[in-house]
Amino acid sequence: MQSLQQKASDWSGVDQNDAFAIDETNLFEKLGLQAFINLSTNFYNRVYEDEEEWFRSIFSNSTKEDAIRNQYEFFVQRMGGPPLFSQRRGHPALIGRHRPFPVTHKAAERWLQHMQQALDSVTDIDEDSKIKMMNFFRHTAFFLVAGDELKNQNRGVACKHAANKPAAE
Ligand code: HEM
Repeated sequence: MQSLQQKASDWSGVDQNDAFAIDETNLFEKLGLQAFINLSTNFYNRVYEDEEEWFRSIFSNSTKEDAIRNQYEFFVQRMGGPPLFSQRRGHPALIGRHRPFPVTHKAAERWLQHMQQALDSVTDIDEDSKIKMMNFFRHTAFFLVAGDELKNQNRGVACKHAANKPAAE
């Protein structure tokens, strides 16, 4: 069976080595905290103003301010900075944290479209870092899609107590 990482590479078109090229340089030291805050603010401004209601509504249980902070603290931590995310929220466990949300192929593409536009419009991230970040985001987005499909498969497996129950519902 294909691993989640393999599925992520296949579906995203991003090789694992390219996805983790973010670890070759310390992007936090290179870019500084404000660049991450600007990126996440720009990204979530787009998400919360998305004309596509189906996508916007995925985020409706969080305030924009919380979502921005959660995201940039994770990015800072993952890209060489202090462990801001784990200090406040615990282990990232991204698949588990996305469990309540429909992380479909379509949702991943929309998420990535907003992130690409956010990266295109921030001025304090150099081109090389943008490419590295986008490869990591793309691979991770489809890693989450693979995790989401696993969740849906598990839901389909009836537990033994359901065996004698009528199918109609
Ligand atoms: C693939 C499409 C994606 C969808 C639909 C999605 C959806 C969401 C939603 C609805 C939240 C809750 C907002 C909040 O309260 O923080 C969230 C949180 C988060 N997402 Fe995603 N996400 C996606 C991709 C990603 C990717 C690619 C990453 C990392 C590269 C990521 C990292 C995070 C993090 C760190 C949080 C905060 C979790 C927490 O603090 O509990 N997400 N996401």
